[in-house]
Amino acid sequence: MNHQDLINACREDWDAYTQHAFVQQLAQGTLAQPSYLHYLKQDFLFLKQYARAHALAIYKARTLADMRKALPSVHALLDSEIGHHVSYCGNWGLTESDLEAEPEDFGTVAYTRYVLDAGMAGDIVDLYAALAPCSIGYAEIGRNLAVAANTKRVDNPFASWIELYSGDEFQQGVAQGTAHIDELLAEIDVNSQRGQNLVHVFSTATRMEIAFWQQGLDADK
Ligand SMILES: Cc1ncc(CO)c(N)n1
Ligand SMILES: Cc1ncsc1CCO
Repeated sequence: MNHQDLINACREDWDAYTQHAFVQQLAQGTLAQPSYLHYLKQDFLFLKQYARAHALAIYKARTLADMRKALPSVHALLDSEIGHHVSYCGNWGLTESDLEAEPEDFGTVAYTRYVLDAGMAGDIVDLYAALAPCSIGYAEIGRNLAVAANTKRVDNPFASWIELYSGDEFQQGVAQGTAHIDELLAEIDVNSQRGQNLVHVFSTATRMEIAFWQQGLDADK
């Protein structure tokens, strides 16, 4: 199997994730500011836990080759992606330590601790099945928004978000990570018990992504 089999096995949830109203409002520049700010703060906290989960992949790896392949994502998360969130939130006068002191919302706790538990209880493949919806999904969303006819390109307040996730650095990082996941999945039959367990983990993380967008929208009520 490969990552596409995981996506195909939860197609409805996958589309609800990648085409969520939050994403469409971001593209059209109509997303309410309180929704965006709540999302950004929670995504900062998400990324901090998500970097820990990528670090767990180094611990869970059995070969040096797998340990080395896990490192660039840890680096990209800590030094690039989280930095972008800190600088966006700087526009609202928030510093990195303000962000670290924000309380985690329920959806943030649920998603990040689910990923960490799937990885701690399982092996490196279980861990990557839980990590994959995040990277593969945002890369797909970034590519979609970059070419969509109805994306607002002039004076869109969320243009920097679209640039980050459609940009070469993120796209290439995810392409490398996805190639690694496909290597790890290659020997596993999607219809085996093992394959179905991985589908379950991947689809649960995908449902958590839908809830994470909704958590942002709900902050404007
Ligand atoms: C919730 C979430 N999923 C995926 C990504 C992509 O890194 C992100 N920043 N946040
Ligand atoms: C930077 C980054 N963010 C989520 S995953 C990733 C590295 C590619 O897997």
